[in-house]
Amino acid sequence: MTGRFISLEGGEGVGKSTQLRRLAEALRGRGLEVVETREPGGSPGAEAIRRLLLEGADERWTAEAEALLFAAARADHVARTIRPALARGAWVLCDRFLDSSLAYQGGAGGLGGEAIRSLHEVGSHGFLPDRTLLLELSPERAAARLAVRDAAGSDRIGGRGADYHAGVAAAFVALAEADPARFRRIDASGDADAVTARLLSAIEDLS
Ligand SMILES: Nc1ncnc2c1ncn2[C@@H]1O[C@H](COP(=O)(O)OP(=O)(O)OP(=O)(O)O)[C@@H](O)[C@H]1O
Ligand SMILES: Cc1cn([C@H]2C[C@H](O)[C@@H](COP(=O)(O)O)O2)c(=O)[nH]c1=O
Repeated sequence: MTGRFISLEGGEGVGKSTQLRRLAEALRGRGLEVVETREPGGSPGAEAIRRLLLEGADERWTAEAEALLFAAARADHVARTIRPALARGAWVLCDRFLDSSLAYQGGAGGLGGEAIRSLHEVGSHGFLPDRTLLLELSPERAAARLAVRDAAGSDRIGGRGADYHAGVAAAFVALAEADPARFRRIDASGDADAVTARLLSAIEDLS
């Protein structure tokens, strides 16, 4: 039996990590083996690449080098963590996946979707989630949440300007509209219980 692969996507501070933990707990309560993972990262090699990507000055990498590093990290993560877990029947919940590269590097970063999908084809043979949950929250509400969490500052990519992050949000919406079979758009406002209930209902058909 193969498991299910679910990605959580969205801009900074919309609640992905919080909801991933809650979703995992709910699914474990149903007797499923659940693997919680994230990108960039999720395998020892990909976690090392995460540090290269998220630490240092914004201009540390060219746009092209940045996209290649994300694709390399993803290739290792898919081969060493995600595929083996799915093969033994686990459900894999991933905090960000390919759609983040499409929205950040392809959309806001200007490289375009075709280039990002080509890198994903080479690195991960085009592997895609069974379901992608796009958490949507107004920039004002996300900023209010981040002001509490990131008082000490944000990472190399999170710290980019409002125009860049508006471009990311617009690209996510376009991706979801282009692939309604895989995506579900989730209202991420309100208390955490309410958001978890929306997420559970958006994966009900996968059980
Ligand atoms: N429903 C909610 N209501 C209020 N605060 C929330 C809610 N969900 C999460 N938070 C808080 O908002 C902050 C951001 O949440 P979280 O870290 O889960 O977001 P994220 O989407 O994973 O962010 P990033 O992409 O920047 O890592 C955290 O401090 C978290 O505790
Ligand atoms: C996978 C992926 C991530 N990013 C960006 C998005 C965030 O700014 C950081 C990751 O930080 P988080 O707190 O773990 O969400 O990296 C990206 O630009 N492209 C990607 O493919």
